[in-house]
Amino acid sequence: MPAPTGSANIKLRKKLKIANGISKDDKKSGINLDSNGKGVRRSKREQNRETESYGVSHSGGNVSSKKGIRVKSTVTSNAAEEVYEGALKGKSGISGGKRKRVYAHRDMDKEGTLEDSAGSSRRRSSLKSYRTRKLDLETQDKFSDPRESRKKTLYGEARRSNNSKLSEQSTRKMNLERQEKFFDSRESKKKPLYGEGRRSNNCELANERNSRKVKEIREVKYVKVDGYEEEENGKRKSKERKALDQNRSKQKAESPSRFSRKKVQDRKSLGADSDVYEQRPKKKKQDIRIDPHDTSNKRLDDGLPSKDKNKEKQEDSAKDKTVELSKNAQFRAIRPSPSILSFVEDNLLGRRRDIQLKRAGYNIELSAPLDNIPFSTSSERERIEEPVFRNKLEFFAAAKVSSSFPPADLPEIAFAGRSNVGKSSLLNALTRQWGVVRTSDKPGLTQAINFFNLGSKMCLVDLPGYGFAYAKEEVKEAWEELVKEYVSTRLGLKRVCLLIDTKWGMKPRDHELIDLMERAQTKYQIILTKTDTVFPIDVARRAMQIEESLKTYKSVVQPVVMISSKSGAGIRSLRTVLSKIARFVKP
Ligand SMILES: Nc1nc2c(ncn2[C@@H]2O[C@H](COP(=O)(O)OP(=O)(O)OP(=O)(O)O)[C@@H](O)[C@H]2O)c(=O)[nH]1
Ligand SMILES: [Mg+2]
Repeated sequence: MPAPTGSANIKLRKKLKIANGISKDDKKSGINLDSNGKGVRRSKREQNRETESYGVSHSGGNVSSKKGIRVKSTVTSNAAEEVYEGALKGKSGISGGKRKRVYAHRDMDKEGTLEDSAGSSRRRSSLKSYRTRKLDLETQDKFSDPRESRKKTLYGEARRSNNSKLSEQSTRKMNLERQEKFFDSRESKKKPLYGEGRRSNNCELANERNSRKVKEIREVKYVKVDGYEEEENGKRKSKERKALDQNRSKQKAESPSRFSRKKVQDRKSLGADSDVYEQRPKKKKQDIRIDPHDTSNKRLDDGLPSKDKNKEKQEDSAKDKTVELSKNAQFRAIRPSPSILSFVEDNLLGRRRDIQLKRAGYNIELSAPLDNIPFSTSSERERIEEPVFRNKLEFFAAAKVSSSFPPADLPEIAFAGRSNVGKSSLLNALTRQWGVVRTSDKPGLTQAINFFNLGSKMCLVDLPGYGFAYAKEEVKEAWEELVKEYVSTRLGLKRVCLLIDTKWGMKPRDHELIDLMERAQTKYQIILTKTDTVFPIDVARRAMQIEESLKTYKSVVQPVVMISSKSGAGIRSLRTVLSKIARFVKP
């Protein structure tokens, strides 16, 4: 049967599509649906037969699909490559009586018509496609970027067809040629050292050339030319450079000083020869002579140099040295007498450890333990204490003004000193009656003169402190004036215990009160308090210091008493001193 013409064929297929639900593409791809609706690949010959039958009779077709399923065309480039490969090998798709699947190529049959099944026509078409591909490659190679082609080789040439061996070989050769060209071009640009890792292992030629180039670069010599280091490779030195050098040599001949200055700069930057630098003439230092008799430029306080001035300077330096010695250093320089030192050690004055007190036999659980007798019972302690201080301490009067002072019936012993120095605490410690006199760690608690009777024998007076205190200035001034009036005018006052903090020593306010008492001829005795806060040696130093400072004073009663209301050290000594006053002094 003769094959139907193109237009008649299309019409027939349209009708069949409507009847069987098979698309044009399905037929193109050679896929028919079987009775189960599954796609079956069929040979070209069969397809042709079918088209023939369709052309003859509409009812005699083999296709008997019930459902109209549209199947996408499975024509791929591989189909074309199979044809292409077969053409290269000189085999036709159906030659030798063997059945070989040959599919229509999309590119070759743009009009949608099926390819002729004859072997000769297929060969022609495959050869045609091969030629067109080859031409494409050549044109690509000519116009494509060498870097792009290099990338393709580097990343495994994934795009290449596995089946086209000939084309692979040809492309390999072309790649090699392209790489050679590429590296040649890079060598010409003198950038062979970078990106070596990217080079393909296959391009041996390029590697050899690169290695040669690297060697050449390493062999570049550096030669000094007129103090400048230049890269001597012969090729790069231009005529302009030469002209510049000539100009420089001319300048050198004309102005040597300018040249030498330039040389210094160059030497700093490039580390060039030092010979030229040494030849540079050194600058002469200008001597400025000043007329010693010319006073026009002198300041008023400069004066003329003389021997008297030197003497004054020496004296000033000596004074400065003495001033430079700080008060603390002066205190450290004090050497206490052996008697004071032994007293300090015997009474365990100064900062001591509990273990030391325990070893000495004192019960540290008692308040003011050092005021007790070592290894003694309570009855023993009561027996040896001064009888005066066995009496009960009783508060009987407080005065903020002098008019409110009580009558002086008993001999009075007053306790004065700066705020927070431990006056009230000492009263408690002396009488062993803790809590009778109020104490506080805040300075300024006692703001009035408090009178305490110790039995019928003595009167103890707690004075407000002076110096820093948490109180208003007017109030402080008022009670300081009251204290001054009391110590200077009180008739029954037999002794003022002036308390001084062992740590800080005497302050100006203390000296003010001393001066006042000296003028009023009031007997006073220095009591060093809080001895437990400093080292024993410093207790002795402070006592020595104060004794020395008050040597010339008349109303002061020696010795300085060292006590600690907390530890009880020296309390018994003070008690002995004060009980003597009560015993011998008549009110
Ligand atoms: N470590 C130590 N602390 C002491 C001693 N005597 C007193 N103190 C403490 O010092 C603080 C002040 O004590 P006060 O007896 O109130 O001093 P004050 O001189 O009466 O003070 P004013 O009433 O403000 O003038 C209190 O916290 C006491 O516990 C002492 O011998 N050693
Ligand atoms: Mg007080």
